[in-house]
Amino acid sequence: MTLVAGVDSSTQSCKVVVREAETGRLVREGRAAHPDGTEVHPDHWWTALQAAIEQAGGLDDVDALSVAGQQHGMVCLDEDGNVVREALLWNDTRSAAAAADLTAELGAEQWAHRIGLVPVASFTITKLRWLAQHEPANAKRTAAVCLPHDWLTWRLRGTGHLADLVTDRSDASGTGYFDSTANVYVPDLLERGFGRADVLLPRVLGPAESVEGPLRLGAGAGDNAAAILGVGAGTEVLVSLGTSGVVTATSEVRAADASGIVAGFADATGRYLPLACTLNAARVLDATARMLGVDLAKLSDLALSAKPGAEGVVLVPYLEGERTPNLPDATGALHGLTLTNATPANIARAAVEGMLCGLAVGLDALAEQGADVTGVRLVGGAAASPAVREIAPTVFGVPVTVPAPGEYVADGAARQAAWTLTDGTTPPEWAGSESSRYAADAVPEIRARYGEAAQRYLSR
Ligand SMILES: Nc1ncnc2c1ncn2[C@@H]1O[C@H](COP(=O)(O)OP(=O)(O)O)[C@@H](O)[C@H]1O
Ligand SMILES: O=C(CO)[C@@H](O)[C@H](O)COP(=O)(O)O
Repeated sequence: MTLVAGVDSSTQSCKVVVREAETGRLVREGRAAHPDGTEVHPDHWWTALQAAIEQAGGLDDVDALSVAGQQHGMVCLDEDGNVVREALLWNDTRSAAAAADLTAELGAEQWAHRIGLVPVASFTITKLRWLAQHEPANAKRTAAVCLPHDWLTWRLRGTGHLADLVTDRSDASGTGYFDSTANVYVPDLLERGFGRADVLLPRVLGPAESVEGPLRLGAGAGDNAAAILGVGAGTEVLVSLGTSGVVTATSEVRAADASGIVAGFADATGRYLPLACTLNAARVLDATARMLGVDLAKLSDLALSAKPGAEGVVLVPYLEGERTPNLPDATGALHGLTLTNATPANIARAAVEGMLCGLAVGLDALAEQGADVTGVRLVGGAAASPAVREIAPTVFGVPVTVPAPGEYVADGAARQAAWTLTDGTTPPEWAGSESSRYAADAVPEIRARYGEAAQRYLSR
């Protein structure tokens, strides 16, 4: 029996799955937590990876491994391979002014046309501009720039040579200096962002390419590209409710949305991954549960005990600022409270509805880009919530399918690792998991009231 491993080094934790290469059967798994915060030393990811591997029974009998990870995080290395400073993560908004400047310099149309992205604080290029402006000594020491999944693959490889850094097209496409139609870095954009283009960037491997280390290492992927591979969604729309809220689907064409709502990323198979992302998803529910003094199961019960629309209570959930819409300094707000509707049940329901309404905007934008939004698949930590599953169709207006609980990002990485062991042009076919289907009539008033409340914020 040949075994492969997949890693999901995500915002909140590291998960490892070990699967049978031919069938995809789950053999064992492990996980470990990451520290909180939007600026994290990569050593913490390494420690968590080691703990998760150990919990998953080690890698001695594993033939190939791929790492998927949170996208966009800026990892700077000096010429000896030392980390220059803590990595700035995708949800760190300090580079918002740099993003606005970069967008103004070229114009949103030009950015969308050239690389499919309009800069927001999440993207690596804006973090590099911030570093050059605010920490020039660190910028000067930087000899190589890579992403979280690249760095972990490099550490696993263990040579310590910067020239051995590798990445994949899906994660490179989220940097802001990679053209996923020509599959090349764009030095003039890197220079525009960082003030210099003489930093080493990871070599971009093809979807089934690998490098040798203590075991065969696949190219890896951004977590969203890996999730699509893991869940086997094909062109069906995927909604992921982790730390980030994501709406995405595989496409044959790269998106070029000058409004910036849909980012024109690449996928992990040679195609494209139009994607809308919010900064506020599962942790909106975590925060609401804390505020109400209940656990997540009780929060779900409370939400389901309230009527659709929460009797007029609306949560605009910009608790971490927001990326879609681009409001990095925003905060959250509860609207519509009265003496009669101010109940824990309505607040719980407003939290679920508000989080989902933020993503419904992304669904509309993806439909405008040509995606077939006749149903969605729901994954990520908050997809475990019964309230989320049942309320989602009322907000999205389409049926929702929830695959059995699992680590789909790590599974996608494992499937890529299995692919590196074949000479196939497509990843190996693995049996899909059982799914539950949730259907309900759309309740348009939920989105209408949310739209009014969000608009009140925007017009302030
Ligand atoms: N039953 C549940 N109801 C609501 N949220 C949940 C539930 N189980 C887990 N979560 C949330 O999911 C999040 C973790 O999801 P995950 O997809 O692993 O995130 P990430 O990939 O960003 O690290 C946490 O915020 C956690 O509280
Ligand atoms: O920034 C994006 C996508 O553009 C996020 O989706 C990150 O990739 C983090 O993912 P999670 O840790 O929330 O899964």
